[in-house]
Amino acid sequence: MTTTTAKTKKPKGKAPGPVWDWTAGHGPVTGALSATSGCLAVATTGAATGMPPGWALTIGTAGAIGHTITSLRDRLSARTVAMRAASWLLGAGWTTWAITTGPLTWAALGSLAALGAGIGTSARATLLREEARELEAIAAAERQVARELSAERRAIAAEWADRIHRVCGISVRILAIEQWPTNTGFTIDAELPPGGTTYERIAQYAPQLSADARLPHGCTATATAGIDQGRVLIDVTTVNVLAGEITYPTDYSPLSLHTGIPWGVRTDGREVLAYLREQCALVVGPTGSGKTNMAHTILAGFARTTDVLTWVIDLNAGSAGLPWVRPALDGGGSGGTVVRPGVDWLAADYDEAMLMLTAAVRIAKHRKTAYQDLMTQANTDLLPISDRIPQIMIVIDEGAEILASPDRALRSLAEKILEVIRIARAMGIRTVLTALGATGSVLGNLMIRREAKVRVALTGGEKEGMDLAKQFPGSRGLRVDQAPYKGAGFMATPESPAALFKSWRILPNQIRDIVHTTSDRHPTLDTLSAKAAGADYARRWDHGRTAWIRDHTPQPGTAPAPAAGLNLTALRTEQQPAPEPDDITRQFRDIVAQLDTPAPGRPSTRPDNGQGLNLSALRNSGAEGGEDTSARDAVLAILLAAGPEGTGASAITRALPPEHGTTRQTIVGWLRAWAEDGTAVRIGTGTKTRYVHHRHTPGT
Ligand SMILES: Nc1ncnc2c1ncn2[C@@H]1O[C@H](COP(=O)(O)OP(=O)(O)OP(=O)(O)O)[C@@H](O)[C@H]1O
Repeated sequence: MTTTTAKTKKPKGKAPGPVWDWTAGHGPVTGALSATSGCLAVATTGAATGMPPGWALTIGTAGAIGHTITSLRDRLSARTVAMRAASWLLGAGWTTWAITTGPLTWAALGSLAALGAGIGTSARATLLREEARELEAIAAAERQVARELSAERRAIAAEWADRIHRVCGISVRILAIEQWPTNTGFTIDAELPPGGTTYERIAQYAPQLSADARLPHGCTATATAGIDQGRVLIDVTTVNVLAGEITYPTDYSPLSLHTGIPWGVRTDGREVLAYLREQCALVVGPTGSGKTNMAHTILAGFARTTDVLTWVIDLNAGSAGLPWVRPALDGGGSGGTVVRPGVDWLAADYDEAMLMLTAAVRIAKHRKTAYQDLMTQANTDLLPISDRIPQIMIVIDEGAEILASPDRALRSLAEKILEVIRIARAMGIRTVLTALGATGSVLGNLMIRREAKVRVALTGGEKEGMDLAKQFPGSRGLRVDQAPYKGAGFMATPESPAALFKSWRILPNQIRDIVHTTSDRHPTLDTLSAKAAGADYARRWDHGRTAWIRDHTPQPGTAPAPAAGLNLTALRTEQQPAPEPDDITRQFRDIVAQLDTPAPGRPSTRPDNGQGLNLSALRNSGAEGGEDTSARDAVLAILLAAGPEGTGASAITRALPPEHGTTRQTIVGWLRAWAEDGTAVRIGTGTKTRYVHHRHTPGT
């Protein structure tokens, strides 16, 4: 029995003081105390009641035998076993003697005290020895594992030094072998022989080395530069992770353009990061290779960032961007919050794409002059990208085919794309082009070759038109048949040489989750850029320009389309009818109202003239139905009637006649628009937000 001081909070109603732990074992002191007090108690009772002295000896002998058995079972040392048995026998001997001669004499008590001290001291010594023995046993086991491991490593080192000599004719000295934590291969760190041998000499023999090592299909031995030019690192994959499906990680934590955006995994399980502050990207993949899926994982990465605005051009009916817009249309998030689309602008046809690219050129040119002071202060010639001045990433699905098109209209679009690539690097506008093939018209273009060094080739088993040497110049030993799986291929960035990689699989429900999770994280376009982009940008979600999205929304009663990645509405419960076109129009306006509203705590970056959202302009444009106009007039009337005190969205919703059927969200959108165009003044924040009609504001 030992005592411990309870450190945890005292339970109510319990007395203070030490807590007795009745289950604790004996230490040397308490063990000796327990033994001697037990002997004294038995001897005193035995002497008083005339107990036969032989009984104590019998009990002591039984105790010694029992303790010996349990100690042996616990694999304790012989010394501990002997000490415990001797304690029992000595205690029993003293008790027998004390019953015969009387326990309460100075001789008996003195000898018992001496016995207790002896037991305590030897118990402590054996305990320490037992602990040391246990530690030594653990260390010996660890040494054994290490010996086996290093024996395995030595065997690998010897085997590969021999193989490199046989296959490449180079004698290397292997310095270390690192087994990957994923157990899918290992890395060899080797010293190249003197005389100017470079790592490329080994890299060019990658297929031969893989064959000689009898690696499974899809596994490679890739040589890359080591810590200095006299060293080489050889990554040897022994398990093919490319064949299976790896789903997009469910960790949607915020990312930044500056810290890299993960696009997939290497064969050793490490994520490959794309650094796109200055680079453009090119993703090549024939049909069915997983290119659309990869485009979605790229959009997922951008959606997670706090400093990127994503613009998407997909002339194939906008399908690449639709799943990122639809969750915003399908309804609000939890608590009725407005969900912002996962992309900031979606162009599905030539005209919209032209507006987008022209706006991008205007922004790039304006940023160059408007941010001169900022760049001087920061002592940089690259615009400092942040959540206040976001980078614009223009993702152009099958953009390389636009560049190669002989069509006159597409040629003018291609010129704009090339102009953006050419002039906007420093000003924070970059592109991600996808392509069906790495054709000469794409890689033959110097601009693309120079600016788009983040490159992906999804092979999907297709060999035709896959010229890896052109797409990854300088990389040797890359063969299409190393990655004949969907979503698998090669990826290279300036930071990470071309090597096998697998893109994550992402499905519509995950896209929807990401849109919801990242809704309040997206930056807003900085005031100066928004001014330069003008009305084309501010009205990007206008009814007329987004009507095509409604066409993709199933009407009530129609069967949902097959799960082609676009039918996110089908994810809602069946009883819930699909929104009527008017509802969609309204919802979109609400989204737009929120889109250009900075997140709480972030200073406004909106243009002073409210170009980012000019819903009141719609009133005169005739773009809306009469019902909406009358509802808005009614809301305006309520606002006017509220006088200098003003009123809030909830109060207006309650006051508005129900026949208008206008939601609170719609009213919030109108109020925000009026606050921006000067019709009303916003007072307070959060739940205390009120709006006062401008006629009731001071000085009017
Ligand atoms: N990363 C991946 N992991 C596993 N399977 C994948 C992956 N990406 C795509 N696939 C599979 O490949 C199929 C085709 O993918 P996807 O539609 O993205 O190809 P694509 O190259 O865009 O083809 P298309 O141009 O014909 O649309 C998917 O339905 C899926 O089964």
